[in-house]
Order: sequence, then C-alpha cells, then structure tokens
Amino acid sequence: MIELRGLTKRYGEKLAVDDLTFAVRPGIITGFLGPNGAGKSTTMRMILGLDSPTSGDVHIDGKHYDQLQEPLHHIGALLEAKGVHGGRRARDHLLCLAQSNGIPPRRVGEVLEMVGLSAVAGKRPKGFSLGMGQRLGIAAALLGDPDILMFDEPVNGLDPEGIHWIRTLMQRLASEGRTVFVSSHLMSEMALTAEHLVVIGQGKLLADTSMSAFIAENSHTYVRIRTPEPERMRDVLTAQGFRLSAGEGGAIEVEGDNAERLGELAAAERLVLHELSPQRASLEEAFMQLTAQAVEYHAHAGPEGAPQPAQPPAQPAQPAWGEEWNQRRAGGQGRTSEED
Ligand SMILES: Nc1ncnc2c1ncn2[C@@H]1O[C@H](COP(=O)(O)OP(=O)(O)OP(=O)(O)O)[C@@H](O)[C@H]1O
Repeated sequence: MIELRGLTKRYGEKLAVDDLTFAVRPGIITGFLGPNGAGKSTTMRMILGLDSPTSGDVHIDGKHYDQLQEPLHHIGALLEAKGVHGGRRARDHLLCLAQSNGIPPRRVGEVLEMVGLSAVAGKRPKGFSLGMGQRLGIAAALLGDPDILMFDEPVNGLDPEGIHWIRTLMQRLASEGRTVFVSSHLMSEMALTAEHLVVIGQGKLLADTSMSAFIAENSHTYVRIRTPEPERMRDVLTAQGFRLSAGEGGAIEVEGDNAERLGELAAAERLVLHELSPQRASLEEAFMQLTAQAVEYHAHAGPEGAPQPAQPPAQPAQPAWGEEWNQRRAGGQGRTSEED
C-alpha cells in the first residue's frame, strides 16, 4: 500500500504537487491520470524518495522509502525507459542492480525471461528499441519481486503489441495481489486497464474513484433534437418531465436514451424535426472536461498559435467528481473556446 498525506512539492514559484492525500491499494491497478505537467512524475519521484516533499508525507507499507530495508523487495518502478546505462549489457545492468540490493543472480535470468528479453541479454541497451527499453526497465522493477509496482507512462511510444503486453503484465501483477500504480495522460488507456482512478490537475487532487463509478457518472447519454420550433418543443418535453439542456447551435439535449419516445411525442404534437440523434459522451471527453481548467497549457486558437498559460479555475475549490461536467450539461453551457 502507498499512502500520501498532504504531499506538496514547490519548485520556486511553481506548485508542482499541491496537498495530495490518497492511498493506492493492493490487488488492483490504480490509474494515475492527469494532463501533461499535472505533477504525476513529481509525485512518483517523491514516493521513491528521489525528490523530497516541501511538506506532507508518503509511506510505503507504513514506512518512508529511505526506511525500507532492501527497497527493491518492497517497490519496483519504471520511471524512464532510457534511464539505463546504454553501454552495459542488459544482463550486466540487472546483475549490478541485483548485487547492490542483495538479490541472488539467478533472479536476473528469471526476470529477463518474464519480459521476453532472454535472447538479447548479452546486448547493450543503447541499440534497443523503445519497447525493448521499456521491457528492460520493467525487468529491473520486477527484480526484487516487490509487492508494489509503479509505472510512469509505460505505454508511451509503444506499438500495439507492446501496449497489449504491458497491459497484460500489469493485470497479472495485480491479480497476484500486488499494488500496481500506473500513470498516464490518456483516459482511453486507463479505461482499458485500471480498476481505480486517481486524477490530478495542476498538482491538485480532482478525483479518487473506482473506474465503475467513473463510468456510471460520466458515460452520459442524451438525445439531440433540432427543430424549427424549439420553444414549443421545450414546453412539450418539460411538461412530460424530461430534463433538458441547451446544445450547440440551438439544439435541445434531452437526458437519457428515449429517442423513440421523443420522436413519437414530436409526431403527436405535429412538430417538425430536423434532427433526433442519440449521443453518448465518451470517457475521454469526461476526463477532458474534468481537467480542462487544470491543464497547464492549452492549444490557443489565437493568431500567434502559441501555447498560452491556462487561466486559474473560476472556482478554486476542489470540484466533486464529475460535478463540473454535469453542471455544464445541466446548465446548458456549451464548450468554451478555452477548452477547445
Ligand atoms: N526539477 C524541476 N524544476 C522545476 N519545475 C519542475 C521540475 N520538475 C517538474 N517541474 C514542473 O512541475 C510540474 C509538474 O511536472 P511533472 O513532470 O511532475 O508533470 P507530469 O504530470 O508528470 O507531466 P507529463 O505527463 O508531461 O510527464 C510542471 O509544471 C513541471 O514543469
């Protein structure tokens, strides 16, 4: 188990990690999500004692990293795939790590086998592809047979076969009862992998929830209606108890997936329809909505096209999970240009 309490990191003026409190539990994959620059890597570095917190605390199995005897037996991490001595043969790199952590040399052969690098054990990693580098980094993380594994953006730059391999490996590790904590800036990747989600934006905790709760709250369905008589349509729907909001370009968005019933109602009222289309907001969209105000740099549609610093959130208070997104829907606000 990893436990963070009020973990904070400031680099000069920059508050990279802002008062994070959450726990990462064993037996499941926990996704650590946030846009670029949200503070994921900084948090992971503090968990491993590679950066010291400005304030707050982090415990691994109840201890600080530097209090762990033989830490590789407790926690293994993949931070940077290319953080390997490129000139040392893969096997020798792992042997060195094993030796300095009291791990028997035979374990090196086992982990090379587990990650599928036995055939290139005698080769130097400087000639490795990105995927092979990731595998070697994972072999190092697995050396001490730790109960906790932490992977920072492990699928970045990998081909579909590599992505599938890492996903399967993480699922196996979690099913063995280990704690698996994996960062990503892609909701779509996490949706396929993680059972629990921790979301941060600009260093702040935005959500700590199960994936099933996230899906239940954010897989939002609605029916979009366009009609030349929107006011009459709204009156008819409101009288029938439907929940409405205003969509783009004068469309009406009706909560739920009752397209057939809506079509019948329109016909009964002799209302002309130009559109009647069921919609489902994707998890990726929900994630983007949640983190929109916490993205460090937005692509800017201005004439310069240069990235602009994001505006501070209008309401600095931490939003409840999915609240902002639901409020926008309920309040009928369209997307702002800042989010685009
Ligand atoms: N050593 C440092 N000195 C100054 N600022 C830093 C340092 N390390 C990180 N930062 C800043 O802290 C913020 C968080 O960075 P971090 O790398 O932790 O984010 P991240 O969520 O891992 O992003 P990414 O998905 O792009 O890897 C960023 O604004 C970054 O520029």
